[in-house]
Amino acid sequence: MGLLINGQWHDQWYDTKTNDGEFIRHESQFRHWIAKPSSEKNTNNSNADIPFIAQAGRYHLYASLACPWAHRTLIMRALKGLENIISVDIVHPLMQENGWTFVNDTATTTGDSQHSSDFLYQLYTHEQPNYSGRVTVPVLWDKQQQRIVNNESSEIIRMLNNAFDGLGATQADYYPSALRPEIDQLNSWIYETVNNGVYRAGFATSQQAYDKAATLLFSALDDLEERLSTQRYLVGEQLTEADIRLFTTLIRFDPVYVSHFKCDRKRIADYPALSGYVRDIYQINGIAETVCFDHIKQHYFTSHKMINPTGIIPVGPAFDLNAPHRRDIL
Ligand SMILES: N[C@@H](CCC(=O)N[C@@H](CS)C(=O)NCC(=O)O)C(=O)O
Repeated sequence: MGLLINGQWHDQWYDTKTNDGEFIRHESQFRHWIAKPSSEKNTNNSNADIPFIAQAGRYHLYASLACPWAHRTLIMRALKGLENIISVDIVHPLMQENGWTFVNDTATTTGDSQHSSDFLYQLYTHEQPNYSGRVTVPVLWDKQQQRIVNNESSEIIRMLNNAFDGLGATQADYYPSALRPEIDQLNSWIYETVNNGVYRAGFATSQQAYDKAATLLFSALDDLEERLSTQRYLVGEQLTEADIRLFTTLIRFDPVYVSHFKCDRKRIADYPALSGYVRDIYQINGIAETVCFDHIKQHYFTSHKMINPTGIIPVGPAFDLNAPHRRDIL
């Protein structure tokens, strides 16, 4: 675990001392946007002027099967049928002194097919030789210009949702205009309390910081349980990006966050609506293939030596994500 400072790699754990033991997530720094190709010919709006234009085969996703943020992008890629349009590499689940690596020693890792790099941070220094900051997945890479487009999952999924629609993507909209205000509101609340909330609990280094995060987290889960008891998805009957973003945290909750991040007031298994909701989404075509508990458990329990110095991976829990969810009656 580390970061780049002026382009140099430093093996360094998160600094929580300056924030009374609170973990504060850094903003992602590469925020370019892929535009849909313009269909208008002979106008000033020529595609040639647009730095990142949607094209089949031009973009590449660097992801981790362990990471909930990267997992969002893999789900969106699958739901939108972009497998032949956007290529993917999967980093090794162990993230230790060199950060994410391209060690390729199992059937579920790929190495770096684009540059044969050893470490993810090499892509960051390729883009910006004096980069300072965390080196995170996911990363959306432009193979044509050999540069990073974006390393913020919430924005990558928005691009995947519609930029490639004229290029063979599946016609489905997970961020429909009419639902945007509600989706945005849910996203920011769920990000604060749940998506980032589990990390704020798990990486806290003071009791006070942990208590604050855990209280907010379980209060949000209680509210979500109530909401999802009467409706199938977060904004009603239609799966949206808000569900994808919540799902990737919930599916990691019982196997990892309960013990590793001390989020143990309740398990998702103790919430009937939330556990049915997780099974419902897991059973959507294409999603189960994006879930890899082997990477998830290996990554958390062996990468965070501060939290789990022995690196021992717990055996459980046993659960059946293919059991009936019965949420279609809602
Ligand atoms: N806001 C980013 C967060 C990405 C992120 O923090 N990814 C984690 C993996 S779960 C990471 O790569 N962490 C490495 C680090 O913080 O050094 C996003 O949503 O894409």
